[in-house]
Order: sequence, then C-alpha cells, then structure tokens
Amino acid sequence: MTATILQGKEVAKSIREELAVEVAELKKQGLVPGLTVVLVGDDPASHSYVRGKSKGCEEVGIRSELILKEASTTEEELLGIIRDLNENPNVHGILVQLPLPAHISEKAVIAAIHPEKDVDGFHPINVGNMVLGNETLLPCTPHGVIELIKRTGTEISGKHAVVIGRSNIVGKPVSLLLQQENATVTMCHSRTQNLEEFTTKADILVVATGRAHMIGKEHVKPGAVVIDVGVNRIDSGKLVGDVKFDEVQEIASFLTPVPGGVGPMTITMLLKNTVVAARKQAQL
Ligand SMILES: Nc1nc(=O)c2c([nH]1)NC[C@@H]1CN(c3ccc(C(=O)N[C@@H](CCC(=O)O)C(=O)O)cc3)C=[N+]21
Ligand SMILES: [Mg+2]
Repeated sequence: MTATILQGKEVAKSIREELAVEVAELKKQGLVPGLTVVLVGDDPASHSYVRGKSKGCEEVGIRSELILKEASTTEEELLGIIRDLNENPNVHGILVQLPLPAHISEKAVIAAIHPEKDVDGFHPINVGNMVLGNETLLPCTPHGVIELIKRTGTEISGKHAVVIGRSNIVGKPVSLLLQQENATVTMCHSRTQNLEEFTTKADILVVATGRAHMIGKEHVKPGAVVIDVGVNRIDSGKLVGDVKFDEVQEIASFLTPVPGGVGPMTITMLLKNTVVAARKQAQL
C-alpha cells in the first residue's frame, strides 16, 4: 500500500477561500476582523512563523498588525500592551508568539489576554470550556489536525487513536478533541515503555514529539492514518517532521507531509478563530 498524501496546504487554501468570502460579507456590514500579533525578541523561527500569519491574514482580508518588541522587554511592559489591545475594539484577536524570553512568565501573559480575543485558545477559561465540550475558541493546531483527519473521509468514531506527545499546545488538546469525536484515545509520551506496542494498534496516529524522524514503519499499523505535527529544523536547514516520511508512506493509508501538512492548517484555524472572535465581539 502507498499512502495518500494529505496535502494540508491545499485543504488550507480551500478553507481560506471560504473565509475570504465570509470576511468580504462582514466588511459590507462594517466589520473588519483584526488580528494583532505580538513578537518579543529576534528568534528567526518565530519571525518566519509570524510572516506566515500576516500572509494568511492578507489572503482572507483580515486586518493584521504586528507589534515587535526587543528581547529585553519587561513582563510589565508586555502586560501593558495586552491591556491596551484588550480594550481596543478594532482588535478582535491577540496572539503573543511563544516562546517568550525566559524572564517573562508565559502563564501570566496568556492569562492577561481577554478570553474572547484569545485566538490561540490557550487561556485557562478557553481550555476549561474545551474540556467541558462547550463552544469556545479551539487551539489552532489540534483543531487543524481534526479537520485534516475529517478530510480523509475516515470515520473517527469508534477508531483507536494514539497520540504521542502530551504538550499543552498539541498532545493534550488533540487527545481530548479526538475523544470528543468518539475515538478511543491512548496518550503516549517520552516515558512510555514499549511505544511500538501502542502505536501499532493505532487506526489514527498523531505524532507530536518534537523529535525529528523518530517514528518509522515499525511503529505503524498497515493502513493507519498518520498525522505528523513535528516541525524540526535539521542542520541542513531543512524542515522535517517527527515521522520518517518515505518509510511510513509505504504502509499508511494517509500521511501528512512536513512542510505542507499540519502547519498551513494551524495558520488557517487561527484565521478562522479571528473571524469567529470578531463576529462574537460585534454580535454579528
Ligand atoms: N502563540 C503561539 N501560537 C502558535 O500557534 C505558535 C506559537 N506561538 N509559536 C510557535 C508555534 C509553531 N507554529 C507554526 C505555525 C505554522 C507553521 C507552518 O505553517 N509551517 C509550514 C512551513 C513554514 C516554514 O517553512 O518555515 C509548513 O509546515 O508547511 C509552523 C509552525 C505556530 N506556533
Ligand atoms: Mg512529550
């Protein structure tokens, strides 16, 4: 079997086209959705991701603004910026790019964002609502993963999903969303013993370890849907996933590439959240 490659980039494009139509409609009603991205410091990877976000906004007609602050910015200054953005009616979404410099508490910064403007879905109130199954702004990568799996035409309900990685931004929330789609979910992580024993049972395997090329075909059940959330910059400068693509392609039914898989879906879900947040705030 050779896997069908799940082109996240193309799925993302079609969702962006739908969003562009929706945004044009909102503009006729006087509402221009607005996203502000705050970037502290000069991490090149962060700058590259942020460029992707501005480009996405431009594509769908969202007004986007970038606030660049030097690495020496204090937590108080950053909290002050967030307070102003919380009060600005033209700003519907606030995204503070992570990671932040070590002297700034990410927890404090995330908690300071108004939950209705938290388009990352990282605020404890939004996380709590997600856990409860309440309608809320969902975290972008997990939401993008679910959308991608749905595009395979695979029924999630009743399937065994195995998630590797237990981070707050991917592993934990994606496990929860899969369970809400009625999958039976197993969560594995860096301390899991006999990883293959679990992963070879997976109908759906979501890999979010942050370790380049750690999953090979010996980990995968023939015919599985494999979603690679890894974005690892290797020495050559190349971007690679957590999955050995060429190997796993021989055995999976569907496989996401890196780049061009989950990444573009993440940004698209951010655009979607910004539109949802704008509607909610404008009561439209
Ligand atoms: N507050 C916050 N929210 C985030 O959502 C957030 C963050 N901080 N910090 C960093 C991570 C990482 N992240 C990515 C988004 C898109 C791609 C993406 O589109 N990647 C392209 C390739 C991009 C390239 O070539 O560099 C792809 O996979 O095809 C990757 C990574 C969002 N993050
Ligand atoms: Mg882990």
